[in-house]
Amino acid sequence: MTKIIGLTGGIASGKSTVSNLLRLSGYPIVDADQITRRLQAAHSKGLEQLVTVFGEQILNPDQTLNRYTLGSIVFNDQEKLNKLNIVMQPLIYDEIWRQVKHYRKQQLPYVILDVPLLFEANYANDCDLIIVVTVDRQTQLQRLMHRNGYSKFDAEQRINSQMSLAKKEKRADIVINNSGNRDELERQVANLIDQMRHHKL
Ligand SMILES: CC(C)(COP(=O)(O)OP(=O)(O)OC[C@H]1O[C@@H](n2cnc3c(N)ncnc32)[C@H](O)[C@@H]1O)[C@@H](O)C(=O)NCCC(=O)NCCS
Ligand SMILES: Nc1ncnc2c1ncn2[C@@H]1O[C@H](COP(=O)(O)OP(=O)(O)OP(=O)(O)O)[C@@H](O)[C@H]1O
Repeated sequence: MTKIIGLTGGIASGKSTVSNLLRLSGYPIVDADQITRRLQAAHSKGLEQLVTVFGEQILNPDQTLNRYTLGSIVFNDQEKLNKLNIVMQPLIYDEIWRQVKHYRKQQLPYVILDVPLLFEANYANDCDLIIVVTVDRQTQLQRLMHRNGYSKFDAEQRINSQMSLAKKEKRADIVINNSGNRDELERQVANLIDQMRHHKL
């Protein structure tokens, strides 16, 4: 039976870095951020629904989604964030489980769900094991500002709109601490992969 491993964390905590390492070792990843981007592609039904809710202000001149603008609208207004979730979550949910089904059919030992909102959007109960990638707040802030070119205000707004990492850690089976350098992260992931290879998870 295919075991479902949930991989989550906070914004810029290092989920994608961890999932890329797992992918490189051959494990199948269901990537919610990638799925979301596909569902919001230019002229898609998802994007059309978002424009109906938030207006044309969320579009770039070439009709693609302006992610920064939409983020700025929803990440300081819970009501607007709820509206975004009402449009996107059902679409994301269907595609995530379609992909899981596909991997289950192949009878692979593990499938990894890389889902930022694993707890908030109720995927946790369907996981056999949950990994949370955590990071101290200062490092998270610095990495987010650096990666996205955000001001401190933009970065804090986005971090503060999420469930706290402390709360997520409490619900984890395994915590990967990514406050250190890349080597330290890779060592923790190598240890995880070793356990998966020996079917210890
Ligand atoms: C608002 C959007 C356009 C901002 O895009 P942007 O490129 O700036 O950020 P990106 O998508 O890379 O997300 C960065 C991080 O923000 C956090 N985040 C994203 N969506 C949400 C949300 N609905 N609620 C809380 N946090 C969120 C996650 O930690 C995520 O990893 C985008 O995040 C979006 O469309 N979100 C809704 C879809 C969703 O819920 N995605 C999460 C997958 S379960
Ligand atoms: N140990 C580390 N040392 C230095 N930089 C790191 C480390 N781990 C990750 N990073 C960098 O921090 C940033 C955030 O990492 P990553 O994109 O993997 O996070 P994420 O949790 O997937 O973020 P998001 O949820 O916002 O998509 C990236 O620019 C990444 O290259």
